[in-house]
Amino acid sequence: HPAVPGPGARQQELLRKMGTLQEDTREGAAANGSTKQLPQTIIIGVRKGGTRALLEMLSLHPDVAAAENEVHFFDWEEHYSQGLGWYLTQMPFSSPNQLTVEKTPAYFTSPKVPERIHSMNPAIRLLLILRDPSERVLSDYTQVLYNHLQKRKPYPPIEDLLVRDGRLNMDYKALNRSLYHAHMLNWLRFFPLGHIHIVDGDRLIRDPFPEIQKVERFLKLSPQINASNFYFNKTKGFYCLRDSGKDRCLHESKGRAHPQVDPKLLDKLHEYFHEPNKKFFELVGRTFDWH
Ligand SMILES: Nc1ncnc2c1ncn2[C@@H]1O[C@H](COP(=O)(O)OS(=O)(=O)O)[C@@H](OP(=O)(O)O)[C@H]1O
Repeated sequence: HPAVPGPGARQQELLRKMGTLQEDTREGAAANGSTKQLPQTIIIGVRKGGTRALLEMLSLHPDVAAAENEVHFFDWEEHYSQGLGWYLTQMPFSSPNQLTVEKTPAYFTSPKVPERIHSMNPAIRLLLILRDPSERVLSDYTQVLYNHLQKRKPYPPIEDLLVRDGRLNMDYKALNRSLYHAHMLNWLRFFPLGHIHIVDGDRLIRDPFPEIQKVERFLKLSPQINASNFYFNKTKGFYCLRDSGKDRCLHESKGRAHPQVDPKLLDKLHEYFHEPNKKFFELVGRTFDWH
């Protein structure tokens, strides 16, 4: 018998604690003997940081089982109120040696989430992928613009959202989501810095392999992902994945062109993030190559 209870035992204890353990625990078991596990790591954001790319790239590892969809367990009341038993049902089937991971980019900027994840598992390892805050705003805008276009609804040009009375419009939500230091403070109240690995999203775009290697090390996974798993696709303008001979790029909604913004407004944006970025670098003891 192992001296330390394995992940299965810990999971059952947790579910019992939450009063959500199903009568029949075999419910989550597949015919091949694999089961579902609560995630041992979560990609918490940031929205438009490259969370899908990170999840897909990490899934190249044979010891990683990833939830396909964004689960929104800790940030949506209608999900959270259903308890960890429900959360477990959203996880992929996995074998005991695999790490389960889910990504929900909204977690990073939702103030209630850190405490909730902590109460599930205070030892959990978190992944946070960040990108130049100004670029993230443009990407965020582009996402919402496309959502509107799809529904044939109008959406204002980015200048109209960014500027009000000749100044940056602080009420524009996309700006707030790029204030990384403010959100990071919420997480550091519950988790030590060492349990949150920050992936450089700009580097992940330019050269994904080294960033993924760092994630492998952080998660104590054996080094199994190779440089040959990535190739640059000129048509897409991004790296794509090569897995046992099969090539695959991310969905067309990933890697969109961003709007052309007046250079003066762009300068304003860079200036706006200058101080918050400095605070963030101090908070995490590391700098990033942001404007
Ligand atoms: N390899 C590869 N292929 C395509 N896209 C890539 C890749 N690596 C990172 N990215 C960047 O990921 C950005 C989308 O981020 P997310 O997946 O976190 O967006 S979301 O919050 O889930 O909507 C997406 O943002 P946009 O460029 O604005 O589309 C990409 O820049």
